[in-house]
Amino acid sequence: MSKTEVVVYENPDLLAAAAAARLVTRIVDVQAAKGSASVVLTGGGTGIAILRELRESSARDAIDWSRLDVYWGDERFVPADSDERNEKQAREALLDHVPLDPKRVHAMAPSDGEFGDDVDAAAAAYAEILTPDVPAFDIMLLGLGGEGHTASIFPESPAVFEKDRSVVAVRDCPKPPPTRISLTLPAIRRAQDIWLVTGGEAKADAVSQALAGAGEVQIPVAGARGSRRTLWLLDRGSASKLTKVYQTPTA
Ligand SMILES: O=C1O[C@H](COP(=O)(O)O)[C@@H](O)[C@H](O)[C@H]1O
Repeated sequence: MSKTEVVVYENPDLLAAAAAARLVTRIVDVQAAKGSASVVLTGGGTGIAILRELRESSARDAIDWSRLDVYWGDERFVPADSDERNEKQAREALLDHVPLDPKRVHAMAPSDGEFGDDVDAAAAAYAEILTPDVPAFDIMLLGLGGEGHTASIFPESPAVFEKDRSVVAVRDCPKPPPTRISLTLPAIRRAQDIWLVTGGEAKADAVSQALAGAGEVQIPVAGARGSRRTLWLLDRGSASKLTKVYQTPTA
C-alpha cells in the first residue's frame, strides 16, 4: 500500500532547498541500490526553483549524473528556443551544468522539431520512448495549478479521461500556451515516488481538495499517486487550507 505524506515548509525558498536536498538523497540511494535512477521533471515555478537549488548545492556532486535518466511529465508545444519551454527552463536551471549522458535526457519534441507542428505525432513519439512498458520512474516531480491541473492534464479535459495511451497531445489549455504534450494519469501512476511540489496561496484550494479525496476529473492532481509513495512538499501558503495540522520542519 503506497503512503501519502505531507511536509509543510515555512516559505517557498526553504521548500525548494529542502526538495533539492531530498532529491540528492533519493537519487543517490536508488543509484546505490540499482545502479541507475530515473527522474521525471516538471515545469512551473517551484519545479524550476528546485532544479536551481540543486545546481547551487555542492551535494549535487554526490549524484552520478551519467547514470540518471531524465524525462518530463509535460511540455509546452512551442519552438525549441522559447522561454516557455519546460525543457529550456530545466536546462538553464540545472541540466546544462551537470555531466548528464545526453542519450539519457528524454525531452518532448518542440513545435519546430522533427514533427513540425504536428502535436499528435510529437506525443506519439514520446509514447514510443516509453515502450514497451512505461518505466516505473524512481522519482516524479509534479507541480499543480490553482484549478487542480497537474502535468498538462486539466480538469474535465479529454486528457483526464485517457485510459489507454501513456502520452497525449493537449489542446485549448486554459493556461497558456494552449498546446501541450502530457503524460496521462495511468502513466503518471507508474512512478514509484511522486513528489507534488507547490507554493503559494493560489494553490491552497487545489491542495486541500486533492488531499480531501476529490475526484481526478475535477481535480486531476488528486489522481497523481506513486506506487510506493506520494509526498506533498508545500509551503505555508499552499498548505493554508488544509484542515489537518501538518508539522513544519525547523530545517
Ligand atoms: O504550465 C505548467 O504549470 C504547472 C504549475 O506551474 P506553476 O508555475 O503554477 O507552479 C506545472 O506543473 C506544469 O509542468 C507546467 O507545464
